[in-house]
Amino acid sequence: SITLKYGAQYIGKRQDAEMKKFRANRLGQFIHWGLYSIPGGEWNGTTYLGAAEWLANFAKIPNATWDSLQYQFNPNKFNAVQWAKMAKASGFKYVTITTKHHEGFCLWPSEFTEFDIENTPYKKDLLKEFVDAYTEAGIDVYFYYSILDWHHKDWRYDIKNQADSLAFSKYFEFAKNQLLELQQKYPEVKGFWFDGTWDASWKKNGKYSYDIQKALKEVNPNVIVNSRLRADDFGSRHFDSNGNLMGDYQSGYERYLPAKNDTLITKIDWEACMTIPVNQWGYHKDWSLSHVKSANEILELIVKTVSLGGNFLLNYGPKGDGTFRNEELEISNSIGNWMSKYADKVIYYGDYANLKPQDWGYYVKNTNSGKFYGVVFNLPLSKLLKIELPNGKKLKVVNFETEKLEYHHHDKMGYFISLPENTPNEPFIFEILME
Ligand SMILES: Cc1ccc([C@@H]2N[C@@H](C)[C@@H](O)[C@H]2O)cc1
Repeated sequence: SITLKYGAQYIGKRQDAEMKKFRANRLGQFIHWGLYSIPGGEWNGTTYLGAAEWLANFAKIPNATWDSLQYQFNPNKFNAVQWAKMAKASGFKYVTITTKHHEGFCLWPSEFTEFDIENTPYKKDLLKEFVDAYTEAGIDVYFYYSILDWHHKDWRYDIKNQADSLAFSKYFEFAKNQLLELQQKYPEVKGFWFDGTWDASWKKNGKYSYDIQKALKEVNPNVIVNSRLRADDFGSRHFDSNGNLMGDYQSGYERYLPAKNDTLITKIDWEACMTIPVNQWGYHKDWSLSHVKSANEILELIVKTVSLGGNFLLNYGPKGDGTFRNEELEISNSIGNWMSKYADKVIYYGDYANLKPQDWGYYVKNTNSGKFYGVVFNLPLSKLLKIELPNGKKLKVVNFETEKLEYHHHDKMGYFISLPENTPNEPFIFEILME
């Protein structure tokens, strides 16, 4: 391996209580909320198809025009306790909220900028209301923070000369001050989800990303930081030039998942983040413009992620007034119903079972109970669920609800479990006992 000054700060999976809690949580709510939530993807009568939180970029809106949205931000229908109640009922164990997205607008009263909630008609510390309500509901809080900042005068996309270097060092100080301010004002925060770290300026400054992780850990030794923050001495991101994961979990899976048979990913902590439409993080007025995932599609993505030992962050884009759109309310309700029946067995403490993947669905090992489960999404017309066990393992019992399922063995092909007479018309689970 090569000597790095700004590579991985440790090797292997963390086993402290905070990281174990993050891992056991498995299911989180992502919230994208900012000035972009006001126009909702439409500007001067034109609707833009791209992601609504990027509208300023797509519509080529000058900063001065875009930033004046600050004087319209007044979410008078925002009710943090209601948001937290809905999140809890949906089965979310943690939440990650955009404290500052690429637009640079801050949802908290920051000492380091005027472009924040204090200078809006809303005035109040919105982030504190949010943190208090979710913490009260028993949901762990994480902060999304964009390094890329379209508003800040010292932001640079690349470092071409000494002037760029000086300006960007000032931007780094600003970002570091804001992050330490967030930790100090909201000490309940469990970790930080960094984004906007793909530009040359950041990749050329591995020291900056290394220092931010170090500074946050000095304040809270078990703070959890995603790999997306980090670039090493040579600009390598997520994994350093020796192939070691930087940060505390891999956060490269955005709107897509690893393959079902990817065993490499099962060896590290990782989290996928996912939109309900194809590609809208902030509120967009018109979701008819793309496919919108159904509850069952989302449940399958969640279970597939857990079956590969990962966390899943499902995104919501509240409107400028602080309310959620109907599609999100309906998804929340459907997912919450399913989670109330099955999450304790196959989501929370769920992990990779190390069993040969099958077409009917996914295996999950519950690291709390030690039990193994199958989660069925694709009912086989054969009415048989195939299970192949590693050499030396034999199938003992298959429990489905209160009954034991029949099965027969084929010495080469493994086991064939007969489906129960009346299978639920929703994704369902069965427990596998082996010897
Ligand atoms: C090309 C691209 C840039 C930024 C993003 C941001 N990452 C997501 C988590 C959202 O915040 C999106 O705006 C997505 C794609």
